[in-house]
Amino acid sequence: MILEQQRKIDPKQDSIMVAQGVKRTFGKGHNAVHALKNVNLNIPRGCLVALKGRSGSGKTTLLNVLGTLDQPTEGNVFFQNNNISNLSDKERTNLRRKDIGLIFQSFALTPYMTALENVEFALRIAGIPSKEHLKLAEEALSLVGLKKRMKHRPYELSGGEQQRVAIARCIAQQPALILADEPTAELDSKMGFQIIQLFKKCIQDTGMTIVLTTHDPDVMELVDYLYELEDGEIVQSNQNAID
Ligand SMILES: Nc1ncnc2c1ncn2[C@@H]1O[C@H](COP(=O)(O)OP(=O)(O)OP(=O)(O)O)[C@@H](O)[C@H]1O
Repeated sequence: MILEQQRKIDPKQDSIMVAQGVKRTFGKGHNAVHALKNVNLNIPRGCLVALKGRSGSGKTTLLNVLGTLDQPTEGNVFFQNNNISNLSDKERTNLRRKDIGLIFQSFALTPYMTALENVEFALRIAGIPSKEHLKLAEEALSLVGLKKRMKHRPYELSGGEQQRVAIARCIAQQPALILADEPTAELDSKMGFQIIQLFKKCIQDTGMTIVLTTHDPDVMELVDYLYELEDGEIVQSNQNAID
């Protein structure tokens, strides 16, 4: 067991992402909510990393900050050794289009597009050459077990199937880093296990890094690193490969 807060974090070591002294406060004065109090985090490149913690501990807030959907009140986030805490809106959008993939439960699919078109559209936005769209989209949808449902629109799919389209949409682009908020929450345990295995395969094949939040002890067993958030701080980190 390694206590992350005792470790000196060097943004130059082979970490794809480093958070240093990250705070995020919502509101002011008496109504202020200190969602992140002092987060120091080191995401090793090419690993599957899980964030766990009770409801309200700050997991989604942290993913939002790491994924540049939100900015820290204080502190810095480095992605591939570049400080991304104070980028312009345009720079943040570009980063999310190409380098950091997000799988968030609230990220709705485009309702009038089929599963296949949703994935192809994301590839177009990411600037991937159009001749590759169909093949990449079909491959990604097959990988998440939706080969037979590619021509269906979101409203014709279950919550878990929609979640898998969102996962396919993200992995098809092969970003360097994927941040996923409870990607297995809508899935039964068998499908959840398959998605984690799929994430591991993507990591093995492409060297990408995946950070997810979870409440599922089975998922925690399968990841390379596990961080625990409590009341806006990382209280524990655990490297499964070593322990
Ligand atoms: N926009 C906001 N304005 C005010 N408070 C917020 C806002 N977003 C989050 N919070 C608060 O910040 C704290 C952390 O919330 P967060 O959603 O990050 O927790 P979580 O660990 O992801 O919880 P869950 O497991 O229930 O999704 C909570 O107390 C929450 O109420």
